[in-house]
Amino acid sequence: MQTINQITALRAQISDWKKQGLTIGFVPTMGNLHQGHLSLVEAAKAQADKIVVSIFVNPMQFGQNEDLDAYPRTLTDDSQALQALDVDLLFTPTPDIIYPKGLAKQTWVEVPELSNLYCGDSRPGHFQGVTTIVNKLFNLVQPDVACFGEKDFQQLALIKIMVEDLSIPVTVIGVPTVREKSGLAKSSRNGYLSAKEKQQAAVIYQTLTQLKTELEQGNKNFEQLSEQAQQKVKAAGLMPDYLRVLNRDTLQAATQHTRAFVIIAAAYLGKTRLIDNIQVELN
Ligand SMILES: Nc1ncnc2c1ncn2[C@@H]1O[C@H](COP(=O)(O)OP(=O)(O)OP(=O)(O)O)[C@@H](O)[C@H]1O
Ligand SMILES: CC(C)(CO)[C@@H](O)C(=O)[O-]
Ligand code: BAL
Repeated sequence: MQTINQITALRAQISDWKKQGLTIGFVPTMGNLHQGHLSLVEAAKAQADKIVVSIFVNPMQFGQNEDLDAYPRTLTDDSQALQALDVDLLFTPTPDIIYPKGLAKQTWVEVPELSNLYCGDSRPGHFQGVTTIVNKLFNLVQPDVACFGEKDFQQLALIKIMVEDLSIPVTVIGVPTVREKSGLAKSSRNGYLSAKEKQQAAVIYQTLTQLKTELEQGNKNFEQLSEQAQQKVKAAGLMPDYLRVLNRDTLQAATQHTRAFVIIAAAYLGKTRLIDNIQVELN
């Protein structure tokens, strides 16, 4: 596996592969890799000849009071895990390589409406940071296929819209969420939690699972279901941020006619913000 942190060297390798007619699969990450990330790499390997993974803790997608400095950076372990999976290229740029003029002078990409809902409402500017960096990384890596986790369901939806609207020649693949035995979605931010808190945090997925059963049984009182679910999350000692029953394909509020749902949730456990979601399809 080559590790590259300069744009010129990255472009040279990509161009070489393109000349040979090889396809490129890409997995963008912020590092501190866990089984969820590795499942994205496996999905990419099934689709492309050469695999590129990026590790970049993107300052543009963090709010001023968020955990940019505390975010776990574990490059040595990450590199070993990727090597074991036969990844071809690890791209590890620094912020000054990506944003040489600083963030203030950066051009940005935005998917307007959906960027400011749900997670975007709680984290102003976050999704502008995500779509901008993903666009830039796509321009650098020029992947045929790129894999993203369904855990970040709104992010995945935004990237699909951006790719379609801007005619970016990449196929975006969503990969199912990898979970702990308790049901807790694997996430780098779980590292901020004690063992006891991880057990507590499993309430998010338990609640989503119960809500899924209610929808499958025909309960369409979405507001009430959402309120009850947030009370359960609260009773377990978390502070719910939002819990919404949405149309899976539009990410707008579900209606009485919706057949395919996604229930998305975010909650704080202490200072740690956790997100999860579950899909429900009615026959
Ligand atoms: N449990 C998971 N299962 C599948 N994919 C995941 C999982 N967790 C993260 N991913 C995906 O990995 C990619 C990189 O995500 P990122 O590096 O932010 O990891 P993370 O664990 O989600 O971190 P964070 O704690 O910041 O949310 C994203 O496409 C994300 O959706
Ligand atoms: C897609 C991403 C790597 C962009 O920084 C990030 O938002 C993430 O890790 O999900
Ligand atoms: N996995 C989403 C990246 C973030 O929370 O900034």
